[in-house]
Parts: sequence; C-alpha cells; structure tokens
Amino acid sequence: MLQQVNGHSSGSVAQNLPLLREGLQEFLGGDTPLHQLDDLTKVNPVTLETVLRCLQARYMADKFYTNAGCTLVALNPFKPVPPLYTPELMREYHAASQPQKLKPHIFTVGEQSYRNVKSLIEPVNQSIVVSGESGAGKTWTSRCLMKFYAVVAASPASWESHKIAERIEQRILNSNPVMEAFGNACTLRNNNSSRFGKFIQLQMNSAQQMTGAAVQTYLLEKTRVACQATNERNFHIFYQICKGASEDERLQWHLPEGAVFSWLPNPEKTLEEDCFEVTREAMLHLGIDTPTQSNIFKVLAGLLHLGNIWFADSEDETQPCQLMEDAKCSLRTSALLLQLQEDLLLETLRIRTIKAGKQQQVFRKPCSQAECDTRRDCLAKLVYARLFDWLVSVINSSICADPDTWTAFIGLLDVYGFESFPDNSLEQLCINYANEKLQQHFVAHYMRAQQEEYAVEGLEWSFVNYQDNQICLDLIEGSPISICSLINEECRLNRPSSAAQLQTRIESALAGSPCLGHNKLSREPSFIVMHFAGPVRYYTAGLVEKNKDPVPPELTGLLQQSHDPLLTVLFPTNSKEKTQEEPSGQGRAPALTVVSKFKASLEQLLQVLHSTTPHYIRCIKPNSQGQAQTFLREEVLSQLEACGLVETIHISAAGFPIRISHQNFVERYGLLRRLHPHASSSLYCQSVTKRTSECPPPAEEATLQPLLQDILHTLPALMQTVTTHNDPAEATTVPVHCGRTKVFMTDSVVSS
Ligand SMILES: Nc1ncnc2c1ncn2[C@@H]1O[C@H](COP(=O)(O)OP(=O)(O)OP(=O)(O)O)[C@@H](O)[C@H]1O
Repeated sequence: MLQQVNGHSSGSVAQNLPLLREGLQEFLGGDTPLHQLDDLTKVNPVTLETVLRCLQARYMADKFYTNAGCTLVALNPFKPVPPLYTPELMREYHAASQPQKLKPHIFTVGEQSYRNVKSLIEPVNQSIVVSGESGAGKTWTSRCLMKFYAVVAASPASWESHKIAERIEQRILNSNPVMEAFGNACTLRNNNSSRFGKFIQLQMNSAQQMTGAAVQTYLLEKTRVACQATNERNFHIFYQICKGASEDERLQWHLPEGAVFSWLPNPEKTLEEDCFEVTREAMLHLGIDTPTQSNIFKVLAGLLHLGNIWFADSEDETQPCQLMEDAKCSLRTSALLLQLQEDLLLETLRIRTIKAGKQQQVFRKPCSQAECDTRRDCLAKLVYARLFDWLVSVINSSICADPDTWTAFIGLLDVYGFESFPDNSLEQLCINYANEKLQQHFVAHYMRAQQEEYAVEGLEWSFVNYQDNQICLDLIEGSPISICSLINEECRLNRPSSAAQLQTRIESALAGSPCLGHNKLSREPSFIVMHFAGPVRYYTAGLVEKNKDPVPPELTGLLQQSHDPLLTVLFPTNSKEKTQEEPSGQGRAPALTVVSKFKASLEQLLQVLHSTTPHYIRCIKPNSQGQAQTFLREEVLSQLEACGLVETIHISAAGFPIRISHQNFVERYGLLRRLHPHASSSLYCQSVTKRTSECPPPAEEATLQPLLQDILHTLPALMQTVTTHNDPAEATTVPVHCGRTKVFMTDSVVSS
C-alpha cells in the first residue's frame, strides 16, 4: 500500500530552503562519481544536464555502454576496443547468474533476450531494436550481436549437429559482407553507411540453438546507383570490382585499369570496405558460385558503362537526341555486357512510346535530353534494385531454416535513425515516419516498464496525462486524410500539379493538426512536420514524382529481351509487370506508390514487433568527425532527442524521476532534520503500519522506518512552500511517495 505525504507549510523551512536545495542536490548527486553510474535512471534527478554529464564522464573513462532503464545507450568509441568483444567475454555474460549485474553491454541485452526465449514466458519471441543516426554504430552492434549468438547459441551435443550449426552460423555471418558490399556506401557521415533498413530474424530450435535466419530489407536507396552527392560514393561493390578484378576479369568486364566512370566518383579513396575478396568468399559460402558471381559483376560493369552514355540536346523536338561522341563506345560496351541489342537500347533510352485511343495505337515520341538522362538512370536503378532483392532472396534461401525446425526467434532491427537535413524529401518523410512508429512502440513499452516499477513499489499512479506521438502519426498516415493519403491521391489522379499546389492542399486539408507547422520562412513550397525529435521541413517539389517512382514499360520490356542469364531471371518475360505508367482505371487495383509500399511493410514490421518482447539499443555518435575521446555535448544532445531518450526523460519527469532507496534516504537524515528538528512522525505511523502489515519489512528496514517518517514529514512541508511560490497547479500534485524499497519524488522537489 502506498503512503502519500501531504505538505504543511513552515516559516523556518522557507528560510532554510536554499540550504536545503543545495544539500539535496548534493545528496541526490551522491558520492558516486558520475562515470561509475551505469544506469542513467540512477542519476538524480534525471534531467538532460545530468544525463549528458554522466554520458560524457563515462565516455572519457572508456565506458561506452550505459543502461537507461529498459534501453541500452551505446556510445561509438571510434577506436578499436578488442577486449570488449572477445568470445571469452561473450561466454562470461552468457554464464553469469545475473548478467544485468555485470557492466552494461550489448551482450547483456543479447543474453537477456536469449534467456527470455529459454524461459518460454510469453511473448517468447524477442526483438532488439538498434537505432541511431548514420555512423552511430548500428551495423557494428547488429554484427556483434550476431556473433554473440553464433557463440552462445551453438553448442549442440553431437559433433555432427555441431558441424551443421557451425555452417549455418557461418552463413548467417557471411550475409553481412555481401549485404554491406551491395547495400552500403561511403557517405559524408559514415564510410560504411547502410543505405537500407533491415530486420534479421535469428531462428532458434526448442533447445535454443540457432538453426537459421531470415532477412527483410527496407527502402534501398537505389538512386545512389546513378546519382551520388558531392564527396560521396556509389555502393561499395562497384569500387570492389574495379579495384579487385583480375587481369582476365578486367578484359571480360571491360574494366581497364584507370577507366573513368561518371557513376564511380572518388575512386582514389581507398577504404577497408573495398575488399573484393571478402565479398566473393562470403558469396561463395552462401552458395553463389563463381560463374554466377561473374555474371553479377559483368552486369554491374554494364551499368557503369551505361552511366557514361550522354546525349546532346536536340534542336528539333521531332528528332531524337544524338549521342555524344564519347558515348558511342559506352553504348556498345554496355549493350554487350547487359546482352541487349545496341540499337534497341539506344532507341529505348531516347524514344518514348505512348499507347492511346480505343485501339491502343502506339505513338513514338523523341525524348528531350533531360528525359533521356532520366530513362538511363531509371534503367540502372531498375536493374540494381532487382539485383539487390534477388541477392536478399538468395541469402534467405541459404540461411533460412525449415519452418519445422525452429520454434522461436530473436529479431534484430537495424533502421536508419531520424533524419533532418537542409533539404528533405520523400526519403526523409518515409524514414521519419518509420521512426515515429518505432518511437510510439518504444514509449508504450517504456511507460509499461515504469508503471510496473511503480506497481512493484506499491505506487498507485498512472501516466494518464501523458500524450504520445499519435497526433503526429495521424498527420502522416491517418485516415481518411493525411500527408501520405494526399500525396498518394496526387499520384492516383495523375493530374498535373505544381509543388505550390501540393503545399496548399496539404496546408488546407490538414490545417487543424497541431503537428503541421507553417511555411513562413521558405520561398520554396514546403511543409513542416513537428516530429517527436524536432520539426522537419519537407520540400514538395518532386514529391509526387518520387512517390510514383515511374518505370517506363519500355525499359522493363527492353530488359526482358536481354540474353544475359542473370537479367533473364531478374526480368522474366512471363511476369505481369505492373508499372505506374499504366493507368489504374476503373476496376483495377490502385497503383502501388513508394509510400503505400513502405507503409505496408512498416505495418507488417510493427505487427511482428508487437508480438515480441522488445529491447532497445540506442547508438550515439559522440562527434561527427569520427574521433576517439571527443564528446560534443550539442551533438549528443540532439541525438538523445532524436532517439527518444529525451522523451523518456520527460516521461520520467511526468512521474517520479527521483528514486532513493530507504537506506540512502535515511543516511542523509541529518540534512533535513537540521531544517525541521521537531518533526512529528505520528502522521505516518498509521500508513506505514498498514503497509508493513501487508508486506513486512526486513529487520534493518524496520529500524529505518521512524527516521524515514521524520524526513518524509519534513519534505512535503518544504514542497508546499516551493509550489505556492511557483505554479499553483503543482501544489495539487503530491510530490513525495514512499514505496516499498524506495522513496519517489517528483522533480519539483529539486527543480522548482
Ligand atoms: N563498438 C565499436 N567499436 C569500435 N568502432 C566502432 C564501434 N561501433 C562503431 N564503430 C565505428 O563507427 C563506424 C560507423 O559504425 P556503423 O557503420 O555501425 O554505423 P551505422 O549506425 O550502422 O551507420 P549507417 O546508418 O550509416 O549505416 C564503424 O565503421 C566503426 O569504424
């Protein structure tokens, strides 16, 4: 039973208030050096300042992992720390009777999830959500967790089954270099940035051995194939083939030393990720044999040559654009490598066919120079995206266990964190939408955990007034009208609409939403969404077109005519391709837009997450230069906001962020007795007796009780003095509660 402490004002107390506050702060800070606090919820009070100070102190002391209630905060060391990731340490966490008592580590999260699977307590399936901004360490963390499970979830009794398990684990680990070669690239923020999101399901049998895995990917940034920002690079695999091909392969793939490709910027930059051998080896282990690999690399070389095809502007609209002189050779080589007819490739790039009328008559219209470029880029994106999906399916068929052999899974979700750039478009809208969804999931889980702690302590209190981010989600995805539905509507109607019109439509249809900000500063048409992590301005130019992601049917038709074995698989002739250019008239299913496909996959993911016990790892980048021993407070703060940790601090603050064990509380008794020497404890005897009759305290706890009561009597008296000076509404909140083992206080005790 909970004891509530009501306040009594006292003149002497008011005079002594500054002294109290100072003493209390000191007391709450305690004697423990900040870097030794391994849980951010133990900093007292939990505020942004104290959390930042604690993380900084730990980082400087080479302590990279810190708990934050049900979350693990992982600071990127930006330097090798081999002792942190040895198989011996993995086994230590695995063998520990209480791993949560060891130093915070991703292995604690890994082991806890593993034990939950073992315990068979519902929900048995687990998910570990790894989030953070680009370069924060998500991929590293997921990789480490996979290695952890490969070590701890693999010790079957017989030698034979041990060998099978080892092979499966090796394949699962081999999926990493392959997916990274094809899906990662060097960006301004990370030399090895994942340009897609992924959910890896590690499948376990009834003896909790890893029997297989399955990978689901999200939103590959396929535009990178044909367009790279200044000082960024294309996907690693292109550099690997150009740098690592043998003499023979160079001849086969038409990649002479020193060849220049417009889609291969910054080739002089040499990265650790450029190692072709590692990728080939891993592909081989996944069952992709050498001829198939050669086929893949030949197609990629074909795309590089495609990127060198440039057109001159045509003066006469009725005439197709001419090839630039240098491009003729590139056209020939590209057609050769992709096994396409050269003249058909050229024609498809520069002539648009339009079907019209009842008879579906075919008209041929020469494209402008810009349209030719768009079609060329579109062709490359189409091939690369299909190739990537195909690789993922090959990886899955190599690592996925027979459904009869596994009974539970641990899912690792590695998703791009919240993004806010000077120029945000559909990609950022999708990413931030996913982050809002995950944040909602996280907040619900965090509140549940907080509520459970209160219940254990006997506190009857709930976060009834806490508003989660549903309003923002309604704005983005709600029904019937939301940003997503309006953008999709534009695609469906296929009407000409300007960026300014789209802005007006969004602003007028969603004017009532408190999460829609007003476009005051920008001259370019845009709208602002007030995300949980901060406001983001999205520009409306090109949004509808990106959402349609149109693939001219002629391009698919062209690839279906290729004689290349791989392209024949990627573009089968019998498939009923549906492209956005085909009108979706009466009776036809609505065209799938980028947003609608993303929304569907997100919903599926959330369904999976809801059916699991979640764990969260928030990766933080201490500085954007990738330097060891450098902790930039401003940068860390904005990430704490973006990953929802600030939100959890607010949730904590909405409850009782200050928690002190009875023992600690009483140890500091003198401080408060000085201020209120004649406090009577009679007021509390009743409630404490009532509590103790339900839950008898241990002997030492019993001796603490009278002292505890005296302090508890003093504090609220002080609080009332404080609240009457400030917000009168606060006076109605009971600031101090005595739980079974801890004293709980609202932050008004120290912050008012
Ligand atoms: N625990 C660690 N120990 C040492 N170095 C690390 C650690 N975590 C991350 N790093 C370094 O930081 C770099 C960036 O990490 P990583 O690629 O995992 O980031 P990410 O969050 O996955 O980024 P993106 O979203 O761009 O893919 C790594 O290449 C590695 O050099």
